[in-house]
Amino acid sequence: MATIGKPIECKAAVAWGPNEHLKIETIQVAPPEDHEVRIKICYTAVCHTDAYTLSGQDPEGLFPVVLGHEGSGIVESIGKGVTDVAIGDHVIPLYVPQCRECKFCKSSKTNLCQKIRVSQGQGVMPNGTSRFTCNGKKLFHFMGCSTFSEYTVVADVSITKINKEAPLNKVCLLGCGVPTGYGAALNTAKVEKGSTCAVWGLGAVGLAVGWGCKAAGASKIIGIDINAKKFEIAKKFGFTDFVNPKDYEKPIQEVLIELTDGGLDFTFECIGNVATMRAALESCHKGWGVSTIVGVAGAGQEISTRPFQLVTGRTWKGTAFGGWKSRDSVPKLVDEYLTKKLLLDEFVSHNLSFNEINDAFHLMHTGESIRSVLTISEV
Ligand SMILES: NC(=O)c1ccc[n+]([C@@H]2O[C@H](COP(=O)([O-])OP(=O)(O)OC[C@H]3O[C@@H](n4cnc5c(N)ncnc54)[C@H](O)[C@@H]3O)[C@@H](O)[C@H]2O)c1
Ligand SMILES: N[C@@H](CCC(=O)N[C@@H](CSCO)C(=O)NCC(=O)O)C(=O)O
Ligand SMILES: [Zn+2]
Ligand SMILES: [Zn+2]
Repeated sequence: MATIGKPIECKAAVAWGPNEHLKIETIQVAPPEDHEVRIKICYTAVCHTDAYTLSGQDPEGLFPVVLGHEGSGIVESIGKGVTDVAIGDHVIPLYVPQCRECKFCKSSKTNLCQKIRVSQGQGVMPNGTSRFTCNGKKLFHFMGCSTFSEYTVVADVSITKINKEAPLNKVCLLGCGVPTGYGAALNTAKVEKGSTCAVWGLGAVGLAVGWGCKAAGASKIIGIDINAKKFEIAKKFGFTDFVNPKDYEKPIQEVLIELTDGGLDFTFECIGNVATMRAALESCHKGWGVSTIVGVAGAGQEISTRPFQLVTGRTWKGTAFGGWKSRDSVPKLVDEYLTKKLLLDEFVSHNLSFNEINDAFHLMHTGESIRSVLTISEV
């Protein structure tokens, strides 16, 4: 291929500063170095975490940056030492890598590979440099993925090859929101058959939690949102009951404890709001209720509750990427989608062009979208 070993000039949506609209720019993407892979991105969705970092609330947020971490694409070229993917493979970039060598990868207790976590948080490749420039200025990478670009470069531990039969405009969602919610229920909380569950926030992440609770055989799955338009949509994902906190004067935990004879077996916070994190914990049943934090809270925010809540048997947990060991699990989730065990199409509320990327952020902020999928390059 003519581009191998050479920089590629292409379009990317650049975030020049916090709260600024993304700007479609011509950028240069350097060739992959050792243990790196250059990908032609075909589709990307927008996750709330992209908006969170763009808002300036992310303590690790750096600018100028190429955001995006829910994408799919095709390998354009590989650096020395790359063995697991080849040119032409269909792939999903992974913001939680899996090196299979570090202490975290070797433990069955976590999916949080730490091999490249420091450089990833610094917005650079593992060797400390960026592959992106725009008019001679360095751009930062984001979450090891940077999918808001026609081409990106990722570490070889941050990518997985998937079945070529899978539609890339749907399986891009397996880069973040859907596995996160589905795994929060199945891997982190380990929802039990017949249990009662409640989910705060019915965006893609919360809806995927509902699907995971249903898969685990929960008997009641309550969806909680201040946007009542989400309730009808949520029925498709297994939710059985709905509560809008705006309809009540008293604290929502009191409402839920009354509705569920003492509280829920499992609760999930999928908003990123420390007040709802507290409500979710305090809505758990005394003695055994488990609350899982999925939402990402802004810089400086802290959670609180009376320690008595934990003394009396409630457990507070958290999850990143739903606890999935990424390279092992994402190809299996693709197969679950292809065999119709896992929903993906139902999460796609809008299909937009790359030029409409700022509209995708607007649709998320106004609560009109579940996931907007942007076409970056035709397959
Ligand atoms: N832990 C992880 O690995 C992980 C992965 C993906 C996303 N996230 C985080 O999960 C959260 C959800 O992401 P998303 O993409 O689904 O977001 P989203 O914006 O699509 O959905 C959020 C939902 O929360 C609702 N909401 C907002 N404030 C509320 C309140 N006070 N009470 C009840 N409902 C409220 C909104 O109406 C909306 O339906 C974000 O914080 C995101 O950063 C975490
Ligand atoms: N950078 C932030 C934290 C952001 C955060 O918590 N990210 C989640 C994924 S959100 C995906 O949409 C995550 O995986 N965290 C684990 C990790 O980043 O290692 C901060 O500094 O507070
Ligand atoms: Zn995300
Ligand atoms: Zn590792």
